[in-house]
Amino acid sequence: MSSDEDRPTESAPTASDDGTPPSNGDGAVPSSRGPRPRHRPESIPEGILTVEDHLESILRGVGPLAPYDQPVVEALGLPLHEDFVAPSDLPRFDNAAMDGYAVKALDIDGASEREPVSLPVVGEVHAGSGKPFAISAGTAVKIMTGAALPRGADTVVPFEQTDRGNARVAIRAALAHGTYVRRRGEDVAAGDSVIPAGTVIGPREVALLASLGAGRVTARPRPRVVVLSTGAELRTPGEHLDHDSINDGNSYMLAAAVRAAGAIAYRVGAVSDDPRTFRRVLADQLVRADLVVTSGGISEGEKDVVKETLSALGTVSFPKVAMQPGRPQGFGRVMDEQTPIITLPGNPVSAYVSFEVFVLPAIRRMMGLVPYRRPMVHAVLAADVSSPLGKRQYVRGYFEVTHKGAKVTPVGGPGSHLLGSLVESNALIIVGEDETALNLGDTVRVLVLDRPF
Ligand SMILES: Nc1nc2c(c(=O)[nH]1)N[C@H]1C(S)=C(S)[C@@H](COP(=O)(O)OP(=O)(O)OC[C@H]3O[C@@H](n4cnc5c(N)ncnc54)[C@H](O)[C@@H]3O)O[C@H]1N2
Ligand code: MOO
Repeated sequence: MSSDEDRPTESAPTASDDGTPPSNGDGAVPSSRGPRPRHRPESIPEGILTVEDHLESILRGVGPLAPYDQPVVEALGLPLHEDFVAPSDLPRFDNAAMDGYAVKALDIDGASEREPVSLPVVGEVHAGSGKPFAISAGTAVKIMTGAALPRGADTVVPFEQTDRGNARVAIRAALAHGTYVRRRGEDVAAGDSVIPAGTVIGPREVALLASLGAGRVTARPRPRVVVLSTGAELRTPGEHLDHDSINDGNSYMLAAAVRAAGAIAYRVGAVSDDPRTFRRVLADQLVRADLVVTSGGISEGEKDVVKETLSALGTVSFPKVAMQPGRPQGFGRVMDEQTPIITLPGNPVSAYVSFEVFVLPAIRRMMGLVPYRRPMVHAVLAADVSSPLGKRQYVRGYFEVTHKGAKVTPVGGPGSHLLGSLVESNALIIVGEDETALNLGDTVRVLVLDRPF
């Protein structure tokens, strides 16, 4: 890992992507060269932040968590913190690739179906049988796959090419020196740098690490993310609903999104609109939070509890961001712990899109994963789309690869309460701030959701 990664607040993570070249997909990698000058679309009114402005302030405000030594399987999905150098050879010793007989190739020179070579069998070794064996010229040892090759032997004859004898064996084929022997170090040599730092640990990496004796590895921890929803109308799914109450979908959705991002979610039940209660619940939760994510209570209403409570602290700002959905946003640090908090709008689609755009990159940065932002792809648009000037629109879409190439079809309407069509979508089509329409057949920028990156 670079030293920039280790000193998050001194580095300058930049956030340019959605509006710039889709090919790089993610510009939000800290750079020792400092932030790149950013383009601000002309159509965005004064006082409104760009998506990049807000994301950059979040990325500057959350840093990679300190790495620690953890069980290798627990590190699944996390980036390896240091290059992994093989501490030993793999295979560790010469061993048999087949069940059969260990011999010297010279001794079976000329053996054939018609004229087998007969050798005395002087012993038997199994994988892990613990018997060190050596053979002398003109003898054979029965050997099973994985067993250490007896000293002096250089070749394994599979059972199928013998009469499977016990006291003596008739060998019916001449094999070249080294046949069916897995050589010490032929796979990995001790001292080889086999997995570079930053590699995301998956089952294949776990196989190699464990096989080289690494039961634990150094990786950053999964961030613990406390998810809190606010609103007097909210009820836990399954609870009685009054005429004007609704199920709290957002805290469940956000907890699921946190988990899908590889972090640990602590979902707190919905908190009412009382500032004192909100403050108390928040304070109680900080002990287990690396990051807090809230939904609701941040727009212009008279009961916008998150904005009201946190504005008073002075360490959280509530900008309007030039995007739709997701215009009201908030970010800062709270209480003595100075825990980062990202406050999302309550409309469910707004909360979901805002998670994708702001929270996912923050979580990835905390885990040490790059790129922070989901890479964009190009696809051909299957229907016209219109969009308000001055906002980056994230249009729900269905992405597929057909025999003609990548295609994306807009799904449902733009309302940020429309969860039914959100479920029908698997992608977000990006309409730039300066664009008011995209047309059928245009090549457009798309975030394909749910894909690992
Ligand atoms: N006068 C203005 N009103 C609104 C503005 C504005 O600029 N001026 N912005 C609108 C936009 S855009 C959004 S987005 C919302 C954001 O409002 P809040 O973050 O304060 O969210 P709430 O008012 O608490 O809730 C909005 C909406 O979402 C429902 N909701 C909230 N939490 C949940 C949940 N956990 N599960 C399911 N649904 C939830 C809530 O019942 C409301 O219907 O403000 C607009 N208004
Ligand atoms: O910005 Mo709100 O998030 O459009 O519904």
